[in-house]
Amino acid sequence: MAKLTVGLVGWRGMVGSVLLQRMQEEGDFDLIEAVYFTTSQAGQAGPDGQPLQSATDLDALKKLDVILTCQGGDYTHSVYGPLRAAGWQGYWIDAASSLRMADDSIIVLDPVNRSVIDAGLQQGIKTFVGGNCTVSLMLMALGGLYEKGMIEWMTSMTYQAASGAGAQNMRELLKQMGALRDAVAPELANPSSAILDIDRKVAAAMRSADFPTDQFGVPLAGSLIPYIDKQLDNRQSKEEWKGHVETNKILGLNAQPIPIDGLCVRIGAMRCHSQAFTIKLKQDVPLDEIHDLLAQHNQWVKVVPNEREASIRDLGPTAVTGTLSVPVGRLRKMNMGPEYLSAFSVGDQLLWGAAEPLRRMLRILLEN
Ligand SMILES: NC(=O)C1=CN([C@@H]2O[C@H](COP(=O)(O)OP(=O)(O)OC[C@H]3O[C@@H](n4cnc5c(N)ncnc54)[C@H](OP(=O)(O)O)[C@@H]3O)[C@@H](O)[C@H]2O)C=CC1
Ligand SMILES: N[C@@H](CC(=O)OP(=O)(O)O)C(=O)O
Repeated sequence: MAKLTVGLVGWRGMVGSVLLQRMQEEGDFDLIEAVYFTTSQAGQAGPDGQPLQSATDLDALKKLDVILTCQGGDYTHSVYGPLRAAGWQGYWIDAASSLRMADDSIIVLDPVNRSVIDAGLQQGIKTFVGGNCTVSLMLMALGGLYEKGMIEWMTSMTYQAASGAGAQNMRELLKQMGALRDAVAPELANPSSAILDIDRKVAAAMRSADFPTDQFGVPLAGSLIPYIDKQLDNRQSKEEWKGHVETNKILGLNAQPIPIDGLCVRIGAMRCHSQAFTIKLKQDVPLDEIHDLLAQHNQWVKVVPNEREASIRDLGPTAVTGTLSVPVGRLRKMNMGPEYLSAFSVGDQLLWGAAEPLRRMLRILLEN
């Protein structure tokens, strides 16, 4: 059988690079005819030595069976509509949020919603979009409870890494960290220097006009940013809005949605998002049963015992970064009553949060 021709757009960006790395690790390139596109370097040699094609050349795009894009929402806005209007009927797989809530798209996270994906393929759906990173990582962690219909409502309070804002933001976080260290280098070298002097100098550095804040707009190192993405009319941030709408769409629960809400906060982690959950269960379920349901849901979730040593060692960005593991822990019944469960989870937002669901969707197409 002829291999599917897959156009790769956005492959040299941060999400695209992680995607390519995972495709190489999993041998995906052996199964496809890859064609590399660019919005800025047409004609230059691509990773396969062939000239890069223009990602806005509709005639070139129309020849493809699949377009896999990590280029971003502006690209999707400018190309997707004209391409479909020109009669292209191929599969569009996208990391950007633009098409997530479209009626004729499916948000892909196959360990959680493979049945929704399969039903969509049967119905002729051709547009598959990766979910928001916090949503995908939450569902990878808590899939076992959602699958059994045990959740009445949930809040998610997030601790999101700099990578979610882009590569330049990761660099700026490190520059900010360096600037803080430089501001007190002599005092740090002197063990008897006064901590309140150090603190005063650090605060002054963070508030100074020279502090590097071009990307974030405000200091993140030594601080946090309690707002992610745009402001909506109801004063939710768009990132917070996605938690409810995307989760329910992924699970196919739009007729009877599960209420989900919370606050999304940027912290000074590099590429792992963490989240603290308050989960209202429909009934009192014993903790050991909850452990089993969570652990058995997929091969990447790992239940961490709710003990101090295990939590600080296994349930933080340092342990998880660069891996597909999604640990979930701090599981306990809360003071509000036996139906109220607390949980905490961490995941790499460039892997399960962005690239991996797209790569796996391509694999599903190849299996069909
Ligand atoms: N960052 C994230 O956490 C997530 C991002 N997404 C989506 O993915 C999109 C892309 O995000 P991200 O990968 O962070 O974006 P990047 O800014 O890293 O890359 C986007 C594009 O910028 C161009 N580019 C220009 N200069 C460079 C350079 N020096 N190095 C690499 N690429 C360069 C490339 O396009 P070209 O080769 O055509 O010039 C590249 O594909 C986002 O807009 C979003 O829609 C989705 C989930 C999570
Ligand atoms: N907004 C996310 C990253 C992201 O790209 O999300 P989305 O794919 O929903 O636009 C963050 O800042 O951490």
